[in-house]
Amino acid sequence: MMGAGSWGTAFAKVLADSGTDVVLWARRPEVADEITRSRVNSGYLPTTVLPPNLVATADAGKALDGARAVVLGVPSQTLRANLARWRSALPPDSTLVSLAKGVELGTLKRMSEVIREVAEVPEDRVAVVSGPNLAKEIAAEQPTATVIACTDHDRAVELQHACSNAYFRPYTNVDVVGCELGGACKNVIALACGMAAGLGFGDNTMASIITRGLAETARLGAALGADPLTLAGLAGLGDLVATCASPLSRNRSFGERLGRGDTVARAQEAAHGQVAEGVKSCSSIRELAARIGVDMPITDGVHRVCHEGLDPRALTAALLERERKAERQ
Ligand SMILES: NC(=O)C1=CN([C@@H]2O[C@H](COP(=O)(O)OP(=O)(O)OC[C@H]3O[C@@H](n4cnc5c(N)ncnc54)[C@H](OP(=O)(O)O)[C@@H]3O)[C@@H](O)[C@H]2O)C=CC1
Ligand SMILES: O=C(CO)COP(=O)(O)O
Repeated sequence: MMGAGSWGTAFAKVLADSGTDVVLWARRPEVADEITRSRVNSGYLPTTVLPPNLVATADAGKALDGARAVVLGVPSQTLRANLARWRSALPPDSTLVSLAKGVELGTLKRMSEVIREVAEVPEDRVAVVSGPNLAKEIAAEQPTATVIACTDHDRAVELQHACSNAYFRPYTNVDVVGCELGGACKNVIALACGMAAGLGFGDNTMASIITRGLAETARLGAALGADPLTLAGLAGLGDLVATCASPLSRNRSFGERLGRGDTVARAQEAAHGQVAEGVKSCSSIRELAARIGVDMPITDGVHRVCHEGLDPRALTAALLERERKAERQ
């Protein structure tokens, strides 16, 4: 498991609790030392005691040595550089598994595309885990489902066995594109929901943003070959609802601060170094949509708030004043 942040640590615990031995790589040696010494990663999951079949190291080579699956739990925009450093030590025929929910700035690539490019592996060696998976709830062993997407069904099933336990239920899917787009786009929509909450709006507004957010995600998905039913499933609607509704979501919390009048810099400080992927992905997703002629007004508006200084209140007005249209258009 490469990455000992919130989700990397929680997913490592899921694997270990499913009977899979895990070596967890932490970027900072003090994090690995703390886990080894006290079984806790206090910076990310201070109340979670990690099981004994999970060992931590700051030596990437040790973490990768002999791994059947290499799970990548670093932020999207850092995946390319991290993976390039690990490339020569990736075990032959291991499955490369992405936990990251984002679209790369500049290249506009999904994480599985970045992995294939950097590691020079075929698409059937790359899998994606995506669903309504707030790390803190899972670390507390609250019941949760997720999706493991891989074009090689057998690899997906192997991973499914490796991370199934009494509180975590993974489903397989062959639609990698749909799962990745669902995960990346919902972060941006959660920023918009947070802004609405910060402005004092209630559940009608939330439901409207979630539903229209799903509509624009589905338009993008359709244009890029995703199965529409994937976006109606756990990696689409499921994750969208969890992230948009939860005070535990970093994206929603970030948006809420913007809605209350904080600057992007102040919201960033309040995140204490944890990643709110939508702040960067709103720009890459917007550009991707523009490139293929897909209309994504909420994503475009979130980009304008985060990067062009638009006031969230002005975004509300701009969305409501758009040209009237049919719901399914
Ligand atoms: N948290 C959640 O509930 C969920 C998160 N995800 C996704 O998983 C991915 C990882 O998220 P999460 O674990 O929460 O992120 P965090 O911000 O909690 O942790 C990021 C981890 O990546 C490490 N890292 C390695 N290289 C870098 C770098 N160059 N810059 C910054 N961090 C680096 C960090 O090390 P260090 O501690 O030294 O900074 C840290 O261990 C994201 O794409 C996120 O969207 C998906 C589902 C649930
Ligand atoms: O992806 C997540 C839940 O599925 C976590 O969302 P945040 O990154 O907004 O905390």
